Amino acid sequence: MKERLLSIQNLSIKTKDEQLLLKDINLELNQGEMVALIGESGSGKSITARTVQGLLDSTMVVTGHVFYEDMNLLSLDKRNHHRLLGSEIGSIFQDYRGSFTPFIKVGKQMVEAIRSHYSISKKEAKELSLHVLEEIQLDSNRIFQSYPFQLSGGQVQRVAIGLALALKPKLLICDEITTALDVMTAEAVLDAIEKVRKETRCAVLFITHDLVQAYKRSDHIFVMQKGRIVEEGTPEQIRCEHQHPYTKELCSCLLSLPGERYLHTHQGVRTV
Ligand SMILES: Nc1ncnc2c1ncn2[C@@H]1O[C@H](COP(=O)(O)OP(=O)(O)OP(=O)(O)O)[C@@H](O)[C@H]1O
Repeated sequence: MKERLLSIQNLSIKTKDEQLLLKDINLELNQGEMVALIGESGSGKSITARTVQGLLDSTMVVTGHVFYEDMNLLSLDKRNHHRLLGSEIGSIFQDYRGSFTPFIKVGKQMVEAIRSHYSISKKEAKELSLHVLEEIQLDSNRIFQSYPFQLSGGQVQRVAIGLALALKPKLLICDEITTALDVMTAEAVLDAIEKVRKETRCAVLFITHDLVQAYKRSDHIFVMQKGRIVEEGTPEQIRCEHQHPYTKELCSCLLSLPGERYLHTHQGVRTV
């Protein structure tokens, strides 16, 4: 039976001067599922994620419900909400700057972060850190011993991803995590997330501009435009049976996958 982990119901958000940012968002995510949120820039993907993370600007007017397990996150105070971050709700952002203190070695910071969530020894935390660094194809020993300023931007981002995975969250929010990575590295990172998802049955909310990745990797896709969800469905439904003009436009940019031919017909789009 599917176990619901996250349920966003009729979520609407306005700024204090009444600008509508989100309107009636409904989205569900079960344990072990990967759900993609795609849509144009400014459509409200990150705001939706930030609501779940408790990172919204406090002046925003929020209505609706956001249940994580049986907790309504919108009625939690900030302190209790932030306590969920890390080992319950993990986050990987596109902007990884500020994830690490520049003049403390990466390994020390990883070990401390892991031990702030789990009561394990330093040796165990180090082994876990090296393991996740290897999973995302970093030279684990070297990276562990390095200071963040000695690493490239992409390496620091991957360490941040490794750390989020090491905390084994039940829900992992990935916001545009591959934008700054080269194609091979992006694939390796997404493979590592996939592996953790299979091992731990964590749910993943995968925010991306990359329709191909959403199509390949997710169980369900939500399409956002101008603060609303305009369409949702399985990757196949979104690709081949879409109804909304915006989804149609998005899909028209989708190149055929290897071994497929991509046809526009009077009934919509078909792969052959
Ligand atoms: N702190 C804020 N105060 C007011 N408006 C905001 C704030 N943060 C975001 N917005 C607005 O909310 C809307 C949705 O922004 P959001 O960051 O969720 O978009 P997005 O879909 O994630 O875009 P992108 O793909 O470019 O990251 C935008 O119009 C944005 O300008």
